[in-house]
Amino acid sequence: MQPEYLPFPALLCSVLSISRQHYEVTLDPGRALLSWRKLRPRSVKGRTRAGSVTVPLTEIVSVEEAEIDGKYCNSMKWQHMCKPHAFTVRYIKRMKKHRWRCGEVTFWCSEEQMCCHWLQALNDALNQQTHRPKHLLVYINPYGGCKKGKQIYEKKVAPLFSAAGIAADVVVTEYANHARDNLYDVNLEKYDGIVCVGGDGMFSEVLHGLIGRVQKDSHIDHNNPSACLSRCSIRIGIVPAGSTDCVCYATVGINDPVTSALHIILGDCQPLDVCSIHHKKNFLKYSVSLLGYGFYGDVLKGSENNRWLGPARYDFSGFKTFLTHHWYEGTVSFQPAKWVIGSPRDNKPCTSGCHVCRQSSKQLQELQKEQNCRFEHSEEEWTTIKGKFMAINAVSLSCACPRSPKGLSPAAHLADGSADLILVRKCSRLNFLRHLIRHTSKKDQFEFPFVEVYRVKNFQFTPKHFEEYDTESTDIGNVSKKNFAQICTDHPSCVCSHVNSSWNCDGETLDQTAIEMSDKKVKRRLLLMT
Ligand SMILES: Nc1ncnc2c1ncn2[C@@H]1O[C@H](COP(=O)(O)OP(=O)(O)OP(=O)(O)O)[C@@H](O)[C@H]1O
Ligand SMILES: CCCCCCCCCCCCC/C=C/[C@@H](O)[C@H](CO)NC(=O)CCCCC
Ligand SMILES: [Ca+2]
Repeated sequence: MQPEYLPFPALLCSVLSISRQHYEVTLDPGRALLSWRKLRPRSVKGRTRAGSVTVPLTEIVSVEEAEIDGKYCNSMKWQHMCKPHAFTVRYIKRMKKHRWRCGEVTFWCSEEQMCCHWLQALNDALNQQTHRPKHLLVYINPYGGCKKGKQIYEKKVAPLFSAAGIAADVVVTEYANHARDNLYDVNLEKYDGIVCVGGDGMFSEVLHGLIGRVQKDSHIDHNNPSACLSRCSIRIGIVPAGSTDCVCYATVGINDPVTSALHIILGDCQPLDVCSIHHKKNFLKYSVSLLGYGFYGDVLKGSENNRWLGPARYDFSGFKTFLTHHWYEGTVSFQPAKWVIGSPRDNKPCTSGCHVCRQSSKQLQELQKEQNCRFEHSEEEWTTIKGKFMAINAVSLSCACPRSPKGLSPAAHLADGSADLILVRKCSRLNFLRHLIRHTSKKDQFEFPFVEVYRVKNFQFTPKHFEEYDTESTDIGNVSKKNFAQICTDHPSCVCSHVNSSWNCDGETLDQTAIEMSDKKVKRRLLLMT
């Protein structure tokens, strides 16, 4: 029976078989849908229409001619035909809690010509998905998380990439910063995207390599805090294989390698805020998730020498840090992000295609055009807060992760050009514990008198000790800042409880404590938040 079709883009409708059952299969290019529904035998009257499956063409992973094995042919009584014809479609199956799986269905055709027609029509539809990557550069960190990066990639991701016709050049890193350094030499034009198989630290490495390379190529000095960084067009994909994986979790909604691989195959994309951190005009680091001083800085510091514990190192260190209950004195000053239309407590989490991000970015661009790059050091009001803090956290995204499904700042936006600054002032152990536990429940973790949160464009922090002994302003010469911190610790007579914490920047410790952070650019990435 000839397929019934109308002038191209043809609506294609045929009766095909799926494991011995007849189905009416329809390809509707106009609505960009592929659907199939079981045909009930005539005799069964009045039954409700059998379940039918509908897949958007944008969610078809691959289409290929099906291999036909001998035994199947015999069992299918195809003898009266020269050769059966079938094609297999792989597509996205959405499961619970943002998890995706790759569904697969094989359609059997009665004639070869019909099979070729379907293959042609479906491949034409796939070829129109022009934003899908074809050639990827993959960095695998065999060392992060549970040290299963390689197995995760080989068993769960590579088969999907090859099914989708994606060529991947794989680099298994041999030392820390191998991926970052490699990105300065590699020929980026060859690739549609870079994939990092690892945790947040691995993503941070690739991010630094890519941004550093692009600024070097465009002769921009990232030491200049107000430099407008040039945009990176290439996208970064994450296959989660780390301990926190908060960048992946906060964008995709889950830290599952197959889900992330499928998002990468579809070419989904999510812009992302990146903050730069400087110390007196010297560039230190970029940050996309958490820049934390105090509690999270100490948790990270305490976890570094327990890497053999894998992800549990953070829980062990978190418990120890909680018991020590240190607080730190210093001065925080910041400029509010005036262009944003959201606020950290509006309970409007960032979602795919987020309206708040889009609107805020538009208003940010208008503001920047108005003030044409004076924007960076516009002297509009700085708010200054001196005090004793348990934690100072600046987050560019929610920092949702398996430990805290809603994150440090649940309503932080991925691409609104701002960061949420959370100040947790000195409080009792019990109150601090209540605040922490709120991160794992639905209750509002900001609902405490000792917690303040602001949506900022930038901020600065100076620990108490550096205010008094700042080498520039005193005649003590070149004694390094660290020594004064040391002097303080060595002399028990000193009143401050503990000198300084360290900054946790996306899971790596910064060696400076007095810093300036500013929200820089919106970067493109290969992953979509669901
Ligand atoms: N081959 C390697 N050997 C040693 N260290 C490496 C290697 N490759 C990468 N690294 C470093 O390991 C650090 C940790 O990796 P990663 O962040 O992926 O895992 P993690 O810290 O367990 O996860 P998370 O950051 O999500 O908590 C990164 O800072 C990275 O620079
Ligand atoms: C008694 C119950 C208390 C429950 C407390 C739950 C609070 C969890 C908040 C989790 C915040 C994660 C912020 C993510 C930061 C990442 O860039 C960084 C690198 O991956 N991870 C850590 O620093 C690891 C940080 C780990 C902190 C525990
Ligand atoms: Ca942000």
